[in-house]
Amino acid sequence: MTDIIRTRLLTKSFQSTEVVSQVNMTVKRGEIYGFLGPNGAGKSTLMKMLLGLVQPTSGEIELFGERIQPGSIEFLKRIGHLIETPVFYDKLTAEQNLELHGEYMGYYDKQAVRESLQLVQLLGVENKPVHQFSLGMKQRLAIARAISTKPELLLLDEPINGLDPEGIQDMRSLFRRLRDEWGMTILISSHLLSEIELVADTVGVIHSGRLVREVSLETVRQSTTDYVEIMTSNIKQAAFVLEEKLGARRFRQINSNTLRVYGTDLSEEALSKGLIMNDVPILSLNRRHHSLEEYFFDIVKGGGGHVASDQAGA
Ligand SMILES: Nc1ncnc2c1ncn2[C@@H]1O[C@H](COP(=O)(O)OP(=O)(O)OP(=O)(O)O)[C@@H](O)[C@H]1O
Repeated sequence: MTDIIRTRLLTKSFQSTEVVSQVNMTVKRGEIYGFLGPNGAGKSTLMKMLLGLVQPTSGEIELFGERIQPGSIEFLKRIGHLIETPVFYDKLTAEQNLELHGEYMGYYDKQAVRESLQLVQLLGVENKPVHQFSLGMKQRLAIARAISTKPELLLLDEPINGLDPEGIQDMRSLFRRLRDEWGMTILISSHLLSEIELVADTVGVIHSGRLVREVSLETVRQSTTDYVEIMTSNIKQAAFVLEEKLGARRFRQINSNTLRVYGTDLSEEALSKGLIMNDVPILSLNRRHHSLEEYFFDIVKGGGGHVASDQAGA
């Protein structure tokens, strides 16, 4: 598979503070890449560098297999984007806004405009002036504008902001359709894992300007295994019994009274029976799943960072 985006040691400093540090990012053709990181991690700055809106301090950017030189703009025609709050001509209709954008981009196709409006479910209100649109409708219109020139690459900075739960679901299926039916490559940034995990093929985690992990979600799913968590007032005895009597080879002490046992074939019943019979007092014993959230949290924990989890599950 060809790489659509490759950065090499990409770095940006503002007033001698590095906000993007030596990033080597690879986005493959036809994938949805989730760019995950807390507020201020450097996501927008990196995306702006890809678009030539911010000049890198050092490092290289390759788009569509070609190295981007300062001042080159030809590649912009192949990219649709939604970065920062979208701005429209408020007195013009939704359709007119998209048509103007097409003319500006040198891609005028009325059919593509209508198709884009339909994909974001704004067909029906296309003749309304944009000042009558709600925040969520403007967000949809911004996405329609970004795809109306049928770009090969779509850059979306926190695209789900301002949408209600139904709107979020619609956008997820839209992103999948754009990938599967239009062959688009999509880079979506978010500070919420829950927004990314349902659509992304690959996740890049950025923390304090550094890309700390780039991994396919399939690989993560395979490595996030079940475990049994045991709370006991005699952890030493529990560890001894697990290893010597019950044959558990992989376990980890979490704190002074909690152990996690990984990759065991023993059922909860068999474990608790074996421990009790060997004089281990059990406070609780439960099978748990090592979630994606824990996996990503563990990655950034070392740097003291935090990838937010969306408790509401939007
Ligand atoms: N033009 C600028 N001048 C100075 N500092 C800047 C500038 N643009 C961004 N920064 C700083 O760079 C850091 C990274 O900001 P950036 O907007 O890229 O982060 P982000 O991951 O997109 O976060 P958010 O989701 O909050 O936008 C922040 O500390 C920000 O204050």
